Amino acid sequence: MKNLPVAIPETAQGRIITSVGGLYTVETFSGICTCKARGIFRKRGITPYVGDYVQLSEDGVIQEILPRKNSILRPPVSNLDQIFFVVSTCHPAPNLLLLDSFLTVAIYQDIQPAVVLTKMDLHSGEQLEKLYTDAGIPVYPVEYDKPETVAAVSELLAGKISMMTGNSGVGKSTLLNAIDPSLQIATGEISEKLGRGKHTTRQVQLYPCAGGYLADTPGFSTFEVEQYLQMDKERIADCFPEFQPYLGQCRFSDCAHVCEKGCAVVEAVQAGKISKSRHDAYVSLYQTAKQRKAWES
Ligand SMILES: Nc1nc2c(ncn2[C@@H]2O[C@H](COP(=O)(O)OP(=O)(O)OP(=O)(O)O)[C@@H](O)[C@H]2O)c(=O)[nH]1
Ligand SMILES: [Zn+2]
Repeated sequence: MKNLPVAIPETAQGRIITSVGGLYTVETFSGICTCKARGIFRKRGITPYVGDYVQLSEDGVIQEILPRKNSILRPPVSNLDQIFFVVSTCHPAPNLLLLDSFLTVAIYQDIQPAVVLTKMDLHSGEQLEKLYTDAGIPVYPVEYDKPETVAAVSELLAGKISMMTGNSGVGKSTLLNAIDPSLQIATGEISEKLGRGKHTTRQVQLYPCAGGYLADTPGFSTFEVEQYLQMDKERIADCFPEFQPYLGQCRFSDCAHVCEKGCAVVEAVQAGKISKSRHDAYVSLYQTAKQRKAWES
């Protein structure tokens, strides 16, 4: 990336778009500049994230990190608007429990999730599409012989910071190349191309794509663990959009919606109004959060 020698006004604010080895590329209204963070940040254990809005001093030092809308740990990115979970109908087969966990983490973090279905030509995606549409999660089936299905995803990127994640081989590179051919990501090699090769000092970056920015793209496994282990068990049900009509309708006001008598959510599962696999995922996340709390205290 080219660094323009720009004079930064004293009150300049900008957004970090690249981070490597303690150096940050910040996009401001007057251009792009390379910045360091104040020494005090390190002492206080504060790490600026890619995606952060920051206040710069005249000599291009990051003085302050403006409040974050959200942040994820791996990759360290903040202020994400949306996450696309790319799921292939087959090869590899979807892991719904994992997908549900990630969807929940995203909503918990106030990041709009969407499911992108690939390999629709090899296996029907109808059931998956219905499952998640019914759950209140936007679903975008991509079929390469129907360019409008690629355009539907591409249009969502404009003006937003997005992340695209999914297991190895689901077709992330293929989709990104279809959205923006100039990316020229070799299929099967997205990891290297997007800066997560074998280097020890990892570069995290926002890539311009379709009028927005795309954050570094990890596989599912890196988006995992620490995120959902931190969830407060009482707030998990709020992250299942399809539970919302039933919350507050249970017999007991402290209902955990796991297996209690008079639970409106469990009744909706039994009546086929909420999918069993989604509720199973909820129970699993709830139990994990509960065990963590018991272990901590
Ligand atoms: N039939 C079919 N094959 C697809 C589709 N999308 C991707 N593929 C193929 O699936 C393989 C993996 O696709 P990639 O785009 O490299 O997958 P990826 O998610 O980027 O994989 P990683 O880089 O390992 O994370 C490639 O051989 C693609 O050609 C699709 O919609 N239909
Ligand atoms: Zn309940």
